[in-house]
Amino acid sequence: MAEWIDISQPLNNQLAHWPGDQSFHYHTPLTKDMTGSVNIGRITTSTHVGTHVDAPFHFLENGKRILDLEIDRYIGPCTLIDLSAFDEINQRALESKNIDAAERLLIRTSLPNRPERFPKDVSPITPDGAAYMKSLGVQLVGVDTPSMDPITSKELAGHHALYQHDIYILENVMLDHVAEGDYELIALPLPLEEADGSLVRAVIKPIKGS
Ligand SMILES: N[C@@H](CC(=O)c1ccccc1NC=O)C(=O)O
Ligand SMILES: [Zn+2]
Ligand SMILES: [Zn+2]
Repeated sequence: MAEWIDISQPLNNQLAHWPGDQSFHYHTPLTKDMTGSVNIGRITTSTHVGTHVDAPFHFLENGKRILDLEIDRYIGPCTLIDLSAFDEINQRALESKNIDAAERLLIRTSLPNRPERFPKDVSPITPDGAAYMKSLGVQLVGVDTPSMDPITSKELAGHHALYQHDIYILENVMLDHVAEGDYELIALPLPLEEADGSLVRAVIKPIKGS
């Protein structure tokens, strides 16, 4: 029987974070010695560390928050493709894979899985790439980088184009040891009512026959 494969970045105190942003930090301020019964951990974190989803409020003042988003988008069939030969996720790169249709798309880029390293460059999603995804029926896209746009971008053309085509955003998945093909995906955000993003646990399972 197929096993679920974890494609999440482990959350530890070495995890990379956006320059200037809050890092992920876990510690145990209350120990069993202190309480007499239990250890109690505490986490401090940005919403954009590790494997996470973006809500529209991340880049739009009146955009939806995490708890407003459709939960169904984060569970279901997905297609994993390797676009590591391209430096942009554009229509031409996507067309090279001859996909007929996909509800969810996971994209491996040329960036190696190094959760403790914040990259200088990523392969951005272009507006024509987002439009082409829409024509394939894509409702969620996941990438193995911390952003859909160049790291220094303020316009966030990729994020906005995905939003205009109603495609949900998943970032920092780890895809180095998984093959191209069809999978089932689960990547549920936490029920953060006001948040612009959420850490997720992302797992995939091969679909039989693919
Ligand atoms: N848009 C990025 C995150 C991002 O831009 C960011 C995250 C934390 C701190 C600063 C950020 N961007 C610009 O200053 C993302 O794709 O999630
Ligand atoms: Zn993000
Ligand atoms: Zn983002």
